[in-house]
Amino acid sequence: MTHVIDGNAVAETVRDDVRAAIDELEAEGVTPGLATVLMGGDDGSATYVSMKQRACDEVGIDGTTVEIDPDAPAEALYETIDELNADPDIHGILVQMPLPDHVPKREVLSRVDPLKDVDGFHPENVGRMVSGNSRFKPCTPHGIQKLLASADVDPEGMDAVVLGRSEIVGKPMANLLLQKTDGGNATVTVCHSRTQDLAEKTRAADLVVAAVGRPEMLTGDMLSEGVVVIDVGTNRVDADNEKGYELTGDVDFKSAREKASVISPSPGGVGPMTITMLLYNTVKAASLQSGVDVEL
Ligand SMILES: Nc1nc2c(c(=O)[nH]1)N[C@@H](CN(C=O)c1ccc(C(=O)N[C@@H](CCC(=O)O)C(=O)O)cc1)CN2
Repeated sequence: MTHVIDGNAVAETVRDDVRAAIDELEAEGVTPGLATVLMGGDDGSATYVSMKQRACDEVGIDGTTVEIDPDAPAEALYETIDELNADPDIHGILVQMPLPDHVPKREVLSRVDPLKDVDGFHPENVGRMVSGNSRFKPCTPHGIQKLLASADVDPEGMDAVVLGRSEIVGKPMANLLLQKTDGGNATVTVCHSRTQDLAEKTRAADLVVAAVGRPEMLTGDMLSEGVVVIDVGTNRVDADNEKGYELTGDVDFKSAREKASVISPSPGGVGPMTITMLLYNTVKAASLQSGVDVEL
C-alpha cells in the first residue's frame, strides 16, 4: 500500500509546537512579528502572501504585509528593508520571490538582517547551512524533511535525486539531504535542464524530490518500485472552472503512485509545510532576538 502524505495534517502538528512556543514568548512579553514584502511577482505571489498573513493571524504572530509598486526602483525595496531591519517589533522579514527583472535579487537578499532572514536566503545563512550550522533552514526543504520524518522515511544511505537547482528549493534540499545529521546522510544527485538521461537517474533513485515547475513531468515509468516521491510543484494549468486554472504538481500522481511506497501529493503536500516552516522560523527569530529560549 502506498502511503500518501497529508501535508495539511503534518503542518498542523508542527503548528501546535509553534503555538506552544509563541505562548512561551508571550509569557515573557514577546509577540513574534513577521513582515512580508511583496513587489510584483508571478501568478501565485499575491495568493501566497495572503496565505502567509492568514497563517500568522491563526497562530498569534503579528504579521504585516508591505506592498511595493513593481515598477518602483530597486531603492524603494532597499529602503523598506532598511526600515524593517531597524524595527524592534519585526523579528522576521521575507521578500516574496520572484522579484521584477530590474531588481537585483542578490542585493536584496544580502540587505535583510541575517538575524531576521526567516527564508534563510542571506549569504551568511546559506553559508551556515552549507557548513552544517544552520540558523534558519529554508522553509520548503525544511518542511520536506518534516514530511519525510512523519512518514518514517530516513534518507540515510538512500540514493536521492533532486530535480531542480533553484536557490529556494533544489540547492538547499540537496544540501540538507547530504548533511551528516538527522534527515540527511543520503547520496545526492541534482538534475536540471541540462541533465542527460534523466529517467536513468530517477529510476536508480530511492527518493525523488521534484522541484522543476513543469506540470506532471515525472511519470511512473521513470521510477522504480518502492521509491519515495516528494512533489514540490504548484503549477497553474488552464482549466474550464471558476478560477480559470487548476493546480498541478511536477509529478504525474496517478502513475507515480503505482510505483511509490510513499508519495506527497500537490496540492496538499509540500505547500502547507512551506508556510508552516516560515512560522517556525519567525518564532525562532523572535527567540534569538529576545533571548527568550523556547522549545522548537
Ligand atoms: N521568499 C520566498 N518566496 C517564495 C517561496 C519561499 O519559500 N520564500 N516559495 C515559493 C512559493 N510559496 C511561498 O512563498 C508557496 C507555494 C505554495 C504554497 C501552498 O501552500 N500551496 C498549496 C496550494 C495553494 C493554492 O491554492 O494556491 C498546496 O500546495 O497545497 C505555499 C507557499 C515561491 N516564492
